[in-house]
Amino acid sequence: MSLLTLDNVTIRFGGLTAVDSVNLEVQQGEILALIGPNGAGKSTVFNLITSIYNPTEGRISLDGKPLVGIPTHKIADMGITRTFQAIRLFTELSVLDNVKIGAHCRGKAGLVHSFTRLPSMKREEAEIEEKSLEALGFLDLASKQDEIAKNLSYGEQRRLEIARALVSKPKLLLLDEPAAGMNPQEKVVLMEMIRRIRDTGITVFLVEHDMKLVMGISERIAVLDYGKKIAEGTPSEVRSNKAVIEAYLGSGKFKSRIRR
Ligand SMILES: Nc1ncnc2c1ncn2[C@@H]1O[C@H](COP(=O)(O)OP(=O)(O)OP(=O)(O)O)[C@@H](O)[C@H]1O
Repeated sequence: MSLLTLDNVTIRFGGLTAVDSVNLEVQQGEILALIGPNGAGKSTVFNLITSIYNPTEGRISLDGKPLVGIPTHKIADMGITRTFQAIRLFTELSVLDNVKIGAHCRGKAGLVHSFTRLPSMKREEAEIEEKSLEALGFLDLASKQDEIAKNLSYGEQRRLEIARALVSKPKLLLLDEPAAGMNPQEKVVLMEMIRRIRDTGITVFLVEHDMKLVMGISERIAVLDYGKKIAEGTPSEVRSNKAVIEAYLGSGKFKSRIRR
């Protein structure tokens, strides 16, 4: 069953068509990767799904409900959360507070009201703390809850961002280059985490340049080039797709990366 549907989605920035008539379905419960050369339009697709941009043309829907026009801050309420290419943490706050902030942004009480001491706010605060600890546990960060975020290793900081995105139990998790800057050991841990997340029923849609990771965890892969979808299929189908190999580099570099 299709959870997220992009129907003929296009966005133009002046004379540049960054995403060009893209049709894509993300199936419930799968791990789907979106790959493509630098500037192909991958992050723009995520920005369209999360209403940071409105498409010039086309429709996007989640569970059949239109997303276009929904304000960005309401997208999480619809069941979509994301991480960003560059880590966005409150580096001076504790690990736990970083996750709680993610939950507060969605809670009825809101961040400001949470500082008041009404009983209903206290109850919500306690619930948020519980959910935040659960999300940290899931990402193997429970023992780090009181650490200051900036003291975590790079891989742990990336996992903390995922914990923050998970705290509201989304239907769809968007991961934008989750392995960027990670060492090989951290990538192995990350792959395991992504599988674990999917196994809870959360659909995972990721943009990633690390081909070993993409080929290792994705059930399906879609490929963008100059904003157009040029291929879609299983890792082995994409790996041997001529258009993909040609589009990616025009040099041997991608060939060797994609065929590993
Ligand atoms: N707000 C914007 N205004 C103008 N051009 C933009 C805007 N956002 C993205 N672009 C352009 O759209 C194209 C696609 O960018 P995008 O960041 O989506 O690519 P990408 O595939 O994610 O690249 P990378 O792998 O390098 O992160 C690029 O040419 C980029 O410069």
